[in-house]
Amino acid sequence: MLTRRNVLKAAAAGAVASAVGLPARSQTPADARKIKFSVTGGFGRSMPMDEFLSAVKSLGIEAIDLVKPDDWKTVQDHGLAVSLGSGPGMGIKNGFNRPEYHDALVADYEKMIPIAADAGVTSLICFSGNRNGMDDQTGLDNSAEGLKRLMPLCEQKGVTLVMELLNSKVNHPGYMADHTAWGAELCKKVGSDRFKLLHDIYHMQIMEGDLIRTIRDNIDVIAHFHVAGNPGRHDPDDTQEIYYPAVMRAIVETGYDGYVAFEYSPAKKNPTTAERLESLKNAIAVCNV
Ligand SMILES: O=C(O)C(=O)CO
Repeated sequence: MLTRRNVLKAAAAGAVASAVGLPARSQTPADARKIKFSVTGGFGRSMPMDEFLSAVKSLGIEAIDLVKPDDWKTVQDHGLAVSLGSGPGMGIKNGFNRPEYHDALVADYEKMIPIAADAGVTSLICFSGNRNGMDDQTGLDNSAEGLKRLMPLCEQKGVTLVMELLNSKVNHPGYMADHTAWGAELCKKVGSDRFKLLHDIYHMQIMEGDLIRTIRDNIDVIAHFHVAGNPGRHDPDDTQEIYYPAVMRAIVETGYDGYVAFEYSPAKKNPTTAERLESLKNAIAVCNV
């Protein structure tokens, strides 16, 4: 429908696209790609939300990642999906590995899962929590026990809880889900397709490397990917050590049909909006295999 809001949105998209030297529609239409790309909401923090959403859509981004419930509708009104909802839980450090948090976590997710389902948001992020002296087997058993309480509701509502694998070496000291094998074992123990892993390629490069083999071996329990360059967590370009085209090809070859979300900050200091979008355009070009 031709409303003032739509006209403004289209104009904003065109203005930003031409600012970064693109036609108003992406040069590679999203539906011609083998990968569905998403970008974290935080990537656009320097620009008004409407402008950000229109601009990334014009680059062929199909979804926004790590979006809180208050913003789900705005994202969807721009014709973008919410690839991963955030909000419930007690943060990265306090997660399912602690039985004393289970009642609060279960109550929080039980409230959010039906809201997500009604909104068409089918994945919600969750975390293991930190070790704080706990051994990995105890954390695994505890996490499985807590997560299993949520699986009947997740299965009924068609919502997947996705636990993020994070590095405990640089960014999140003490975090328990810091290796793919631990997460895969947890998926086995929980025993539901509604509990899977977020394989953050940047974090797992820091912890274990061997990215392609690990992804191939564990693709059945991976529901989501995050992309950033290492070291520095900047653009996934040729200034950093991960050869993203090969990693992306390996992901495509597995038949993976979920989202690959960019979660990085541009290397350029204080980038303008146009530079930010240029960085994202380049990141898509690197990963669009
Ligand atoms: O906080 C981080 O480091 C994350 O990757 C969250 O997605």
